[in-house]
Amino acid sequence: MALHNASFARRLRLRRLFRHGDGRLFVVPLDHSITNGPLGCGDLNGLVGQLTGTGVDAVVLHKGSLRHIDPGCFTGMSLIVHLSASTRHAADPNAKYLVAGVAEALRLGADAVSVHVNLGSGDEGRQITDLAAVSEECDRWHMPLLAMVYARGPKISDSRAPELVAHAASLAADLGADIVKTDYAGTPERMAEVVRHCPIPVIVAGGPREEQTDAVLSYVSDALRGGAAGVAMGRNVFQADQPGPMATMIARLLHGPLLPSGRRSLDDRLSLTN
Ligand SMILES: O=C(CO)COP(=O)(O)O
Ligand SMILES: N[C@@H](CC=O)C(=O)O
Repeated sequence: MALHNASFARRLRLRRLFRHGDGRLFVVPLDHSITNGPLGCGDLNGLVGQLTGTGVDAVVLHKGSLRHIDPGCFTGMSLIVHLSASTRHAADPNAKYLVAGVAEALRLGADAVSVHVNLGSGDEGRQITDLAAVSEECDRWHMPLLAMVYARGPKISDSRAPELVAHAASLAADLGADIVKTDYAGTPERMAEVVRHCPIPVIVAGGPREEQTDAVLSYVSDALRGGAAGVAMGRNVFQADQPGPMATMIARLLHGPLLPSGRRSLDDRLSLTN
């Protein structure tokens, strides 16, 4: 991943995110608690604690959640503070707005921030403007930016259509995001088309919970075969019967098996050059 002109601090934070050195990123987003309500997994600190040591690279959380989590969970994982919100009860649930800022996230110990944009939504203009403004703040504070961009709105019939996924990815890159999270384009071939045209790493969202573990793992494998740099698996991790083992299995697909030495078998994967 070429990091033209990125400061030392931004490159350092990005290296922490891509800590396995294989150019891959496994994120567990837990920002659903504003969108949909309680995660349903009881103690949040216990959930995040289950993810440590599994190979998860970063967790996405809202600012207030951090008051209830042991900072020690983030010595081996990165913290991404989510700046956007909306709830499913809103007149327009796709109307995302900012509820936190970059300087605030920095004070909270964030290694990166994330902003959510729904392309095609009724007020996409404000969301795109918000992303651009946060991107400028990230430049000012040397903070990596994960843009969560999905095609969601009254005229969007298939959010996974490759041309829409590609559009979401290019919008994120054009506004200065370091990483984009978007929908999986449906097949590895279609995903490869999206990745081919995007200059920044593309990670895909996990989607609703799959009952069968094999279905989750084949989804991740397909996304990786399509060239995705990684995944942001929320519900399929925190709604799993055992979130820790589920995360471990997913991490194994991304980063390879954990060797007795504590390192991973980096086979033919690209190492992060910057
Ligand atoms: O990144 C995501 C939410 O911010 C995706 O979450 P899911 O994996 O639950 O779709
Ligand atoms: N950022 C996601 C999280 C929940 O699914 C969204 O709001 O859609």
